[in-house]
Amino acid sequence: MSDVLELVDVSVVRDGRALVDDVSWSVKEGERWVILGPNGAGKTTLLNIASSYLFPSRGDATILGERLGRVDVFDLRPRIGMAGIAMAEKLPKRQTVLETVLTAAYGMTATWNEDYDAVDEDRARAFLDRLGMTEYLDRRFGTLSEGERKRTLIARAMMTDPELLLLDEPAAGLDLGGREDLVRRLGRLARDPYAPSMIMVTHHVEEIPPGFTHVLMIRQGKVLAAGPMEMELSSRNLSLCFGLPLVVEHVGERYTAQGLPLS
Ligand SMILES: Nc1ncnc2c1ncn2[C@@H]1O[C@H](COP(=O)(O)OP(=O)(O)OP(=O)(O)O)[C@@H](O)[C@H]1O
Repeated sequence: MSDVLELVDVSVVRDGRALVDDVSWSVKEGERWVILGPNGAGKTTLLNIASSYLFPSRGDATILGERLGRVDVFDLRPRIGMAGIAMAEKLPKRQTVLETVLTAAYGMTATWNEDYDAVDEDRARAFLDRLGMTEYLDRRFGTLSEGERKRTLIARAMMTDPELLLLDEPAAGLDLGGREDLVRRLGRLARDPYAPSMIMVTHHVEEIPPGFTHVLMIRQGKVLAAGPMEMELSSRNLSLCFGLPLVVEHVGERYTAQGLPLS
């Protein structure tokens, strides 16, 4: 299996502080990783490196076989799908849901007065359908609820047929039903052998979709644990990661965590 992402001794330093500190991590083809860690741990910074939008201050980052600094990122970026708040902010609010997804195929955020290929439109409709958005095709992106917006962004990220899919807190801000709906859909995607390799950032073990295979835990920019989910997602590691005693339970295909009561 080839490496989709390989970080070797990577640090990101800003104002003399290491936001990501000497991180070595590799993601192989077909793996589905979750990045877990408290606020400010460096999760989004890692994802920004993986999406080729941020270059390390030190160390080497290789994405889809291409070393950052030696590759034209404009060739690399279409091979990576990114769904997160940063992307949502770039998209025009007046654009319809279908246009929002369709423009991804043309490397654009805004619509253009051109006829889109019927093939692309069919693909956009199919991705939106898989994410339960068929009824919203003509709705303006700016009028969507948080959950609907997140599902649209995932469909958009899939549109370029990426080899690597990055999801930044896809379930943040969703109500229980919205979260469970999204987790089930991501679980189905994670189990699809034709789906891209995936990396998802989250704060909550309850948001880990079934089918995700590996976990990276990060605290204060440093890797605390990285490896297969069933080995590394332990009460001990999670307690160290979040800085208080936590108990993790594996229930069916999902995880839950809770703090021990104060004595
Ligand atoms: N450009 C920057 N200059 C200085 N500090 C920064 C910069 N970008 C991020 N940081 C800091 O780096 C740290 C890591 O940020 P990052 O967004 O990667 O954390 P995170 O784990 O994604 O956090 P959260 O869970 O709150 O989203 C934070 O303390 C943040 O304030």
